Amino acid sequence: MMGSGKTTVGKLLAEALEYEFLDSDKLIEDAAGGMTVAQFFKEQDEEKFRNAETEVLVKLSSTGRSVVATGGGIVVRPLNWTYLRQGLTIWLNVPLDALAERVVAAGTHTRPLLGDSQGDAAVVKALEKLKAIYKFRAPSYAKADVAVCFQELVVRLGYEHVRDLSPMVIAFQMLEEINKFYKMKKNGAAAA
Ligand SMILES: Nc1ncnc2c1ncn2[C@@H]1O[C@H](COP(=O)(O)OP(=O)(O)O)[C@@H](O)[C@H]1O
Ligand SMILES: O=C(O)C1=C[C@@H](OP(=O)(O)O)[C@@H](O)[C@H](O)C1
Ligand SMILES: [Mg+2]
Repeated sequence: MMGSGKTTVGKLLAEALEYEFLDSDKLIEDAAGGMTVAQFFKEQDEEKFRNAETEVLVKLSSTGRSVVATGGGIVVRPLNWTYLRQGLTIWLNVPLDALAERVVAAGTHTRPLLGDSQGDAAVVKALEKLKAIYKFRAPSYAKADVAVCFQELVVRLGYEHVRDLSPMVIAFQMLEEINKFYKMKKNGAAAA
């Protein structure tokens, strides 16, 4: 989902892996002459944005040794999964109330699907929109190879709240999950 930390944590993960960091939103903005995602939605429309997103994803899917932060909506188009499957897909499963706080703090104008919620009720408004979006997308996010569930991490690591899970802690957990995934894959292949 938007605000889950893909761009922020992706950079840290790339550093840890000594991989390149690529962000599909940034590549779309560059290809559109520096137009922001919000301007893109306004001046063109979501369908054209999704087409641009697939075009960028096709190119990204053939890069090696890279961490790619995608936009939160990339999971919706079945065609995109053809390209997502070229790599290891990781879902950052963040509780929606934490997402709402983050996107409002970042300014919901940066995420056109949320509209420009401001003022006291901004978090409530953003949460309502995020709930509706998530309800439709949850089955797609569940297709990821690996899920990092923040709620489960809070309990397992003994934190008080999801907001205690810093980007660095999440990057470390992603590394752990990636190692677990490939170990299981290797053992599975050996057993076969
Ligand atoms: N683990 C985290 N803890 C607290 N804030 C975070 C965390 N990860 C990201 N953020 C903040 O949440 C907002 C959205 O992060 P971003 O990386 O842009 O998410 P995405 O690319 O998934 O939309 C940013 O303001 C970022 O600083
Ligand atoms: O969830 C979505 O549909 C979107 C997420 C955004 O990226 P982030 O997930 O990096 O915010 C960006 O691609 C666009 O606003 C659409
Ligand atoms: Mg992002």
